[in-house]
Amino acid sequence: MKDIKLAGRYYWHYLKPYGWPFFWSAVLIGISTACVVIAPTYLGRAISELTTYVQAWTNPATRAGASLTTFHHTLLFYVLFYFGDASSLLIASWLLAKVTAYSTGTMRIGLFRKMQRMKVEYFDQHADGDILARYTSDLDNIFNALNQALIDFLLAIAQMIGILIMMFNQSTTMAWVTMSTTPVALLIAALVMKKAAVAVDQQQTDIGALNGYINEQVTGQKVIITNGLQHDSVEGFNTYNQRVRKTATQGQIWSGILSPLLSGMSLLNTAIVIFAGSWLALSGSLSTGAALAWVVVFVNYAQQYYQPIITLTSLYGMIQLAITGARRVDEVRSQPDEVRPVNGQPIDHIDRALKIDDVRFSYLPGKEILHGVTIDVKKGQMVALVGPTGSGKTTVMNLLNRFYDVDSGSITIDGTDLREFDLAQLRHTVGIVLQDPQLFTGTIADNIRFGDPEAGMDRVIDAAKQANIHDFIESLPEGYETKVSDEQNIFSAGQKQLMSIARTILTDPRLLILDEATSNVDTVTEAKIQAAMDNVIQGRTSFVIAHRLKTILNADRIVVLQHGRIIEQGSHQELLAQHGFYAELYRNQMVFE
Ligand SMILES: Nc1ncnc2c1ncn2[C@@H]1O[C@H](COP(=O)(O)OP(=O)(O)OP(=O)(O)O)[C@@H](O)[C@H]1O
Repeated sequence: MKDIKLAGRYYWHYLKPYGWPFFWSAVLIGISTACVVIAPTYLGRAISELTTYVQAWTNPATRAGASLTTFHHTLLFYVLFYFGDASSLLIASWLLAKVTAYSTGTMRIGLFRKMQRMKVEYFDQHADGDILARYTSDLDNIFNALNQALIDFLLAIAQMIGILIMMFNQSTTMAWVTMSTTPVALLIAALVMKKAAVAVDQQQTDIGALNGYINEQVTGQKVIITNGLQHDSVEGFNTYNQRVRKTATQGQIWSGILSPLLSGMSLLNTAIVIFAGSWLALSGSLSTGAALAWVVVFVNYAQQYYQPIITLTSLYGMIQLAITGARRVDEVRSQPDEVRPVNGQPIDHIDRALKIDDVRFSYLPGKEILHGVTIDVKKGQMVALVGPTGSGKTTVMNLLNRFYDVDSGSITIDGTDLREFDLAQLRHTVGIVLQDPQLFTGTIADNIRFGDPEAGMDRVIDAAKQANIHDFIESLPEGYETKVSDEQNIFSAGQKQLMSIARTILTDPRLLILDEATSNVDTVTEAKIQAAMDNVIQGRTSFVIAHRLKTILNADRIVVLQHGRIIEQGSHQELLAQHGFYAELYRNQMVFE
């Protein structure tokens, strides 16, 4: 029920701008329904007229006066009503198709825009495949339901109202007889639909999990091949796939079983109407023609009466998917946006210092990761963060860029809390070279000027030169215009890393964060990256996370983190002299290098 309410609010939000097309569709659906429910009365009249004609014609005394004109007119009206039904339905369908196309278009762009405003936390806590499914299969389910089910749904409701009016108008007794099997039908529908709802919901969750698995396996394909785990990968896929197959089958069985069950109920209902109608008509004072017409009309109504119920229940699977889809999409839509200060203070440089003061932070409530970290960095200094895996190095970086905000303590630049700065300007002031560089579809030049699309070629080339990647780019047949795309993975990890350094250099950030930028590359590339990093660090305040200590020997300060606490800090020489954790780590690394 909560889901239905939520879906109602969701669809209302997106469909309410289309009030007029809806109004006209409703009018046309009303006309179409009126035509459908009135038409049987004309069929009844035609039969009555025909019977009167046959009776008059078979009697020699009245044969001369027998005429088929009224019968023909009645039949003509009957046909016109069905024409009215078809044409108004056609225009309503066209209007609703437009509403569907526009409203789902708005949903897609709304969801995409939302992604750009959301906290990084959401992406950290959800599998990529699951997020992707909300943009693909969930939105597709919503589109399909709006496209196919909306008109049928509205039509079924209108038909039901129309038929009830017509039946009660014709004969209250026969109307009740026609409706007599309804409670049983509704009970069957409710039981089956409850089962189907559970199965459909489970099916969506299982599809999300399958997508997550596929995404993980595609991204990690090389690791799988290297470890010879292809067989296990397929086994794992099979498990997820089997689950989807099982729940999809259950969902389809439960959703599909309803229509035949209700069709059976409809036949039973028709038989009851014929029996009761004939008995009532023949035991009354009606003429044979009128009695026959009455039965024919109600047999027609009995079939029409069940049609909306069958339609609504056959749409149930689709509607259920759309309700689940709306819930899942709305979950993303209602995520809190990043907190941006109103009238944030401008920032484009660092005058004096950056101070991390007694910072405590937890990703999840009750599980503190940083326990009172304090680091003071003067303008232009380079600070290196080292420490065992999971000690909190990346977490410190996440706070500097406001991917997350501190629980307590503060991070300030020249005495102003990061949370008070204009967020866009802050992000522009802080440049990050991530561990796993990401290139986007476009040319190499586009990728380098990613942070400043207006930058001219001279700035692009200058940044590439500083990043030691210019010569490589020039050696490519298409140089800076070489296409980069997901399908065309033609660059090495080191080349990607250098391009991403060039991208950072181009935006000229005042505070630089380099996250393990030298992992996974050969020694020649490592030297190039090191030189590029030295270039980019020049004149900038910088934080460097490096597992290879020889890349940070020149750091002004090395901060050693362990379990979210600073255990040592100082220059390389000072730390060696302390003979502590760092000195041990350094000695161990020197043995291997
Ligand atoms: N998004 C997250 N949600 C919950 N916990 C997280 C999240 N990211 C990191 N952690 C936890 O925070 C702790 C510190 O992680 P962090 O990535 O900062 O370590 P690190 O020192 O950078 O490690 P590494 O050298 O392996 O990159 C770890 O225990 C990790 O499990």
